[in-house]
Amino acid sequence: MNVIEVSGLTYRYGQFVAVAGVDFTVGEGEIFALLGTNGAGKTTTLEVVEGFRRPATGQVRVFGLDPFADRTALSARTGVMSQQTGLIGELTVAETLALWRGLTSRRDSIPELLSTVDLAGRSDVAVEKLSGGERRRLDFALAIWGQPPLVVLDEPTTGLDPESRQQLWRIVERLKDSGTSVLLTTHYLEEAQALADHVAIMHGGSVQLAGTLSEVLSEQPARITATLPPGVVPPRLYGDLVLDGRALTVQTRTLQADLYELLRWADQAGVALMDLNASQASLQEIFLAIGKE
Ligand SMILES: Nc1ncnc2c1ncn2[C@@H]1O[C@H](COP(=O)(O)OP(=O)(O)OP(=O)(O)O)[C@@H](O)[C@H]1O
Repeated sequence: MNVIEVSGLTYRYGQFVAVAGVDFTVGEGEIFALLGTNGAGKTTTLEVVEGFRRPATGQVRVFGLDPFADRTALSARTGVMSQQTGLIGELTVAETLALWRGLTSRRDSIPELLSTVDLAGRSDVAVEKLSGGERRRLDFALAIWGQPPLVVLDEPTTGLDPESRQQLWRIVERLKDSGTSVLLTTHYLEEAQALADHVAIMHGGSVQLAGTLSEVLSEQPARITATLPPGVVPPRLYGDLVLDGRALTVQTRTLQADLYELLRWADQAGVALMDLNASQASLQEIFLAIGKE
């Protein structure tokens, strides 16, 4: 069953079309990453899904409900982490969570959650005295409070150090393993590549490319690189083979077959291929190609 269904979503700020006909679905227990250039319309899309904005046209359903009309009903089942923190500076971390406990129908243990987000030692510290990364982790704790079946995270790892980012990824993966669906935006493409089952890349208000991670990655050719011994010329087997001095590069959509041919030739010719590397295109290359269009 799909937890989120978005079809033909359009959103305007006055005359400006920020989201122009976006379609996507997020299944149960799936991590879906919405990626895109600055101003692509990701936050606006998330805010429509969260029920804070009413679409100009199109249909959005979350657990089969209209998020704008049924926001109260959905808030019990949806944890949200926005880009801007809505925390009260004077309250301590523990008081913030206690306040939250009174506002939501979901149940959780404050000490356990603080330990999950690595804030156990900071529970008596006022929010205004937390570092930026600690505040983000507190925001994240509120979003996952009581383990809702859907969590929506807008750039959750911006401002976190690499260790905290990886820790947050592990928590997101654990949530997924227990059946929670996660819709997130991120500017860290390696994060999407590590976490997401499905990705959609937005640009100028539209989704330019979407699919499973492997479908999206297969949009760009894979690459084989190696350094050849001096004076060795490879066979002209490949359409996209480039030899720059001793540096060999092959762009290919048939990575396995081309790699096999190259290795077979090297073996038969007794050629040692140095620095041999074969890899799929990265999300970053695909992202940059879309941004240039
Ligand atoms: N309140 C607003 N009023 C007018 N225009 C807005 C408003 N909020 C956003 N926009 C515009 O709508 C477009 C989409 O903004 P949005 O914040 O959804 O993009 P984004 O993909 O989340 O960007 P970023 O990656 O920079 O956070 C941008 O051009 C932005 O300037």
